[in-house]
Amino acid sequence: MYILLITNHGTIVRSSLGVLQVIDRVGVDLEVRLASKIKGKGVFARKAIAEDNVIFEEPALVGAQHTANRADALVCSRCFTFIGSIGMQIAHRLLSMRSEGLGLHPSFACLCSATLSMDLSCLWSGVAELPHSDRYPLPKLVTCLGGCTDTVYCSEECAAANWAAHHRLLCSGPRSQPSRISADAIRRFKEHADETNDAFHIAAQVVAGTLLRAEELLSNGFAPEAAGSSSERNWAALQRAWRPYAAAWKAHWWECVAIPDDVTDAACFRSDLHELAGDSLELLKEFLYDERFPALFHLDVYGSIMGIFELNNLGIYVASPVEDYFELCHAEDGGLSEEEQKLTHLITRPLLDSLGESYGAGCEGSAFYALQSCCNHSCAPNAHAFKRAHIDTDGSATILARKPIAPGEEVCLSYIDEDAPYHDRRAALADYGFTCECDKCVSEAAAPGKATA
Ligand SMILES: C[S@@+](CC[C@H](N)C(=O)[O-])C[C@H]1O[C@@H](n2cnc3c(N)ncnc32)[C@H](O)[C@@H]1O
Repeated sequence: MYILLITNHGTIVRSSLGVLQVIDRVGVDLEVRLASKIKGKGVFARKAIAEDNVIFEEPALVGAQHTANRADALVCSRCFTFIGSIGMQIAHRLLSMRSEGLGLHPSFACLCSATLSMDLSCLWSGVAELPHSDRYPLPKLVTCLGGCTDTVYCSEECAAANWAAHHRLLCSGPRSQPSRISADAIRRFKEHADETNDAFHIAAQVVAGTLLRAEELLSNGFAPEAAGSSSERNWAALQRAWRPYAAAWKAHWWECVAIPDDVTDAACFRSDLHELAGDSLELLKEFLYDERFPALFHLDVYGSIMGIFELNNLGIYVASPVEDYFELCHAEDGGLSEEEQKLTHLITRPLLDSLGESYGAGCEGSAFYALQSCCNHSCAPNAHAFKRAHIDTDGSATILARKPIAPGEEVCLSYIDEDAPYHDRRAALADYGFTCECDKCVSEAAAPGKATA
């Protein structure tokens, strides 16, 4: 097994621990341990799990909604639950369209003049309530403790947890930063991430979170025996704070990104990514650099954090309640009587026309899940990430058994279309940087007729 160690000087070394070793027990049902020398660690069942049962559910350790998706879905910045009300969600989307210069459908303008109260600000604030929207209650919007408008929450608890985990170092709000200079520096970092690669937002959460945990350890008197001087104590605290990510390291981002088909000069492409990560890190250091922990701000470490997302991340998807709402109002078997539907359509049809085809767009983003990222791939997986309708309404990962799993069996997901022919699967997994060693691939490779299928 390889783990990431950051040396005192900020360089990365790989430590090969070639022993079978239980790394972690996850509750009573699962453990994370070495699967094989080639695959590295994996997740194993410790007791039988029946088909369709939940194997585990876990919230994201760090994560962010995609920049382009923010206009579509107003969600909690910590758990990605839709917030506010159906009216607020629709107004948010239409206001974003308006700010992008997209006109609203003419029927919406007619509706506004016919029912004076139905303008976007009334929809947003709840002064105008949409018919039957009370069937889809959403948690009230809670604002950021630092007063920024970049993050919103579904509860005081989520606001406080995000604040404590990393946001208090990344917030540009008036109540959070000691000076305008650092608030402006935060905004510059965020704009750069929005324009280039929104995974930089998540990388910043990892750096800020690690820094805060290291700081907390030091202020609680963390002092390992071997650490005599203050710089040794800082170093030990940083290593401890880095633990959640220590086993996830695979490669630098610029080395592991799959080369797009239209790129002819791979070396130049990789060097551009290296430079881009360097620019992002310089912007981050402007407001976050802490001289007690220089290794945390080394480009190799920043590149390895981005590499974690490239190879381990799971896309966040949360279905939109707005889709359900329009389904109720407009589907033939939506549940409303004919008369109710007629009256409802007077209001909802113009909204639907203005929203356009993607009226029910879900929340999309990227996240890092500590346990899910330990699950290996199999082309005959016994588990899958699955969102149960109306049950899984936030950005947590839910992993279900696709077949009965025996005690001691490894829990494997498929990263690709596992039904594709052997060579297509091989090519798809090359983008993930490995050659599959699952039983199905091993047996198909050994049967030449099949492998050429
Ligand atoms: C999301 S991580 C899974 C955890 C990983 N085994 C570890 O030790 O951190 C994905 C990586 O695990 C390895 N891996 C996963 N499934 C594999 C498979 N079927 N065959 C070979 N290697 C695999 C590859 O190195 C891949 O990049």
